[in-house]
Amino acid sequence: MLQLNHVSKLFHPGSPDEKIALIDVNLDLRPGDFVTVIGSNGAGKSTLMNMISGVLKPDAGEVRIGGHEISHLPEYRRSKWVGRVFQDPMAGTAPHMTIEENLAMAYSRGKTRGLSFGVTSKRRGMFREQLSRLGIGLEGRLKAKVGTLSGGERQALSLLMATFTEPQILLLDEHTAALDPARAELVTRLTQNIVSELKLTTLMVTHNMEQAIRLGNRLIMMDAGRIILDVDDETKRDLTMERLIGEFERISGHKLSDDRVVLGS
Ligand SMILES: Nc1ncnc2c1ncn2[C@@H]1O[C@H](COP(=O)(O)OP(=O)(O)OP(=O)(O)O)[C@@H](O)[C@H]1O
Repeated sequence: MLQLNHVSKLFHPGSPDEKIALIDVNLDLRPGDFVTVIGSNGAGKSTLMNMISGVLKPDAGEVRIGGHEISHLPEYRRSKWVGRVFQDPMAGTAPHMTIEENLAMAYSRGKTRGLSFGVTSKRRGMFREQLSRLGIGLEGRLKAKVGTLSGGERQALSLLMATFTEPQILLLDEHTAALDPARAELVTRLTQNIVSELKLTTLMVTHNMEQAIRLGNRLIMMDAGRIILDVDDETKRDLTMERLIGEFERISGHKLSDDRVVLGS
């Protein structure tokens, strides 16, 4: 479904500021894989997400979705295949537009025939139905400006907007990190429901170790631009935080340095 073959990325090559972000990264996601991604600071997690969404292009290697080489396609041309939710609740939605206008915009994403952001009554019914699946009452607030929603509500809406056109790949970029624990748990639960219902192939970066172990069917750990550990479903079921941190230290040869790491929920 998603393949990264020998992907490398250097920032400011040849200068004193040279930074290795990814080195010869290989990753093969099967359809329906829900992979959690953890790692130390500067390990390359965001670069990996940016490489898949098209914000960045690899210096070497290729990115494939559904068998197609897309390494050099710009972000907007990948948007019909790739849905993404960011950490910042402000990032995924337009605050001055209403909930239904935001949904109409997301619905038109990647469609070639003009910018049909209009909200017809048929679409409004569909939006209401989709929103009601979130179970937080947004279906009664279609005309509310998104800027008036709480952070948790906005992330739930962002999640819906990123997924209701059923992208081939869903990227979750620490999407619960800016929320208080109760809202984070709500958005996590919605994520699990949507991902399993739509069988979305998902890559989720998190600094929350407990969440990384609990969610999904596969876990990868990154350090210094490489994937250093790839844990399958069966092994993950018996994993503990202590063992995960121990494995990280054993393979990388240093302590896990992550100033945002959260050990528990
Ligand atoms: N635009 C950029 N210009 C220069 N260097 C960059 C840029 N983006 C990332 N880097 C560097 O590339 C490396 C990987 O960064 P990246 O943001 O992918 O790591 P990360 O795993 O997401 O880190 P964190 O968990 O701290 O957010 C780091 O050394 C970082 O400083």
